Amino acid sequence: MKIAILPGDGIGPEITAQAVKVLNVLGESFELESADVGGAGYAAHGHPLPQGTLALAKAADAVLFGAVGDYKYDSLERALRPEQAILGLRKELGLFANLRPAILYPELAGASTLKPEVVSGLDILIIRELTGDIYFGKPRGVRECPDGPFAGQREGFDTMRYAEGEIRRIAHVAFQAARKRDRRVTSVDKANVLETFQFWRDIVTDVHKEYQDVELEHMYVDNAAMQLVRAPKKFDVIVTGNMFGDILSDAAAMLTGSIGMLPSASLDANNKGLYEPSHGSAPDIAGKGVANPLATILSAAMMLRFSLGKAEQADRIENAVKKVLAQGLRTPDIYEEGTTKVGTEQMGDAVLKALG
Ligand SMILES: NC(=O)C1=CN([C@@H]2O[C@H](COP(=O)(O)OP(=O)(O)OC[C@H]3O[C@@H](n4cnc5c(N)ncnc54)[C@H](O)[C@@H]3O)[C@@H](O)[C@H]2O)C=CC1
Ligand SMILES: CC(C)CC(=O)C(=O)O
Ligand SMILES: [Mg+2]
Repeated sequence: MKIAILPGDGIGPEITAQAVKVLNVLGESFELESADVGGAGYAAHGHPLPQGTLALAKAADAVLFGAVGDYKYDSLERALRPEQAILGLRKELGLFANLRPAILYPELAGASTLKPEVVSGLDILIIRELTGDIYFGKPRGVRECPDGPFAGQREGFDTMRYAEGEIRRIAHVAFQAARKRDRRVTSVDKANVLETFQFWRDIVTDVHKEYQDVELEHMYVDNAAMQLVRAPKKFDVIVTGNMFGDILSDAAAMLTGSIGMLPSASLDANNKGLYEPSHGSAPDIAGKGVANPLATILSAAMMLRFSLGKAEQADRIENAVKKVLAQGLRTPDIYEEGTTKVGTEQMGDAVLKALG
């Protein structure tokens, strides 16, 4: 089985290296092949998603992705900016379903910024639609404002849109995921203001007719943001659009102690997938050896489970992560007094040792 390794920028190479170490000692005959992506792709090949990288990702059985983005590329034209690499991969590979499980490991209850009683036992699944919405809608750009008090000035604009089929397929993913959990889905939208999301609500309600054993509630996104910090354990599965899911999953990350703990799977219709931490390239800590590699290591576990049919190996990795947390090892983002502060590599090594 072939795994494409795309480390990317900033902390991407540091954290991906730890996950690769883990994959290499599982005793499986995986073929790992790396390629440049993001700013690294632009620097080496003049494009954030070089042809060779895209071809490798398409040919592989699964992709393990680090992160892309570097402020030094922020003034490039948009098509050449590092972030286009991950957006392009999602679109080109048809990865419409982004699963972001937010689980609080008991040892990290004190690392969360929320009170332990609010977050302990947290286990929610955010399902974010990943290839539609305002992130991909056209037209977009900067033009002359046609009317109103600012007519004649420049205006920026994007297009929010969802096709019926796009909503239906992500709703099916959510209801089916809920059947393996607590059978509750919260569909998050902004139907009170946006046509796109009234349509979203109508279609999700219609798909729900096929899943009468699953409870469905609808919630506006502003309320959902509030409920996520007020009473996060009330959620089971949250399904939402691309932009709302992007924002809400970063908020949910803090319930787990750190965004460095939040893995993700981005799946196509056949469970082929790209696996990446939910965070970005963290330029503020890149190269310092302090980034938390656990979200990436846990993403590799999701890859083994969802795309490579190796659920036992996924369990092994997840148990090893639990063990190192129980041993008191913490990267700075999850550090509390009384625990042992370690760097990125030490954390990777500890997981390796704990694999059993
Ligand atoms: N999928 C991707 O490749 C993504 C890329 N980005 C890009 O990443 C760059 C930085 O974006 P930001 O908004 O700063 O978001 P970010 O997620 O990279 O960082 C936000 C904060 O979280 C911290 N952080 C992130 N990951 C961490 C880890 N593993 N361990 C410890 N601390 C961690 C960072 O140090 C920073 O303080 C930008 O260029 C952005 O476009 C952002 C999100 C996702
Ligand atoms: C470059 C962004 C679209 C990536 C992001 O923020 C995410 O996927 O969470
Ligand atoms: Mg994000």
